[in-house]
Amino acid sequence: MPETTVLQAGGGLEADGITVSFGRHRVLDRACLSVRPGEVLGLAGPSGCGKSTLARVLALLLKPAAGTITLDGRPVTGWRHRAPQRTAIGLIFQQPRLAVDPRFTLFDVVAEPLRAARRPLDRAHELAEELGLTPELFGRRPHEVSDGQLQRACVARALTLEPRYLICDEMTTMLDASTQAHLVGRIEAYRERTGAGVLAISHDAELLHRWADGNVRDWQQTPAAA
Ligand SMILES: Nc1ncnc2c1ncn2[C@@H]1O[C@H](COP(=O)(O)OP(=O)(O)OP(=O)(O)O)[C@@H](O)[C@H]1O
Repeated sequence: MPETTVLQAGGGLEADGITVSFGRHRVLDRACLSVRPGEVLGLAGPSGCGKSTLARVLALLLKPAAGTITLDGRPVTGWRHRAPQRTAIGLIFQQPRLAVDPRFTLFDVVAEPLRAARRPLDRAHELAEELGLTPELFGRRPHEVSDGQLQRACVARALTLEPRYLICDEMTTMLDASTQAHLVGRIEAYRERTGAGVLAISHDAELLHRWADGNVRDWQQTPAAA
């Protein structure tokens, strides 16, 4: 995979001292992680160690009990009513069927962030084409398309507002090798064009090492901050 291209001084999506508990189960204990602009950082670790939980905190979807998220030098605030910085971070989930409204067409899925931001919808068509979604597929609903086709729409949706950071949480699990290569290729093209930072989470060690060019952290071996 190509080398990192763009670096901005002081930039990055940084988690510092993040603590999250569900009931009595402490899933993250003062966890620290940072993704630099232009970088692909791979995140590995056994099932249940908290990778997706950290992804949701980094995407500003889950407020931690303690710790801070800093986005390009600015601490995130306003968790209660959705942090204003949220659109700077795109998240692609493992299971696209859980990530979309089943009543939406694929066009609605891709256009949703543009509508919410009151932006022109042309970009949705461009991205659909780039992701290999035909106009015919665009009119179908999630139950009328394959997982791979739906995940293409979710990747397009994550790119519509040109996020500065992308979090791909097991994005290609359960997809065939050619769809996996296509989606990773699209995200790499986006990263090279924009200098976005990418956090790639996967159980597939080979994919992670190839995609992140060896820049992989094993969460199990990541000590909590002192
Ligand atoms: N909303 C929730 N309520 C209660 N427990 C949760 C919740 N979300 C996650 N957990 C628990 O937190 C732990 C970490 O889950 P998480 O999904 O972050 O792990 P993971 O490392 O991403 O696992 P996997 O690799 O299997 O996706 C698990 O024990 C899980 O059951």
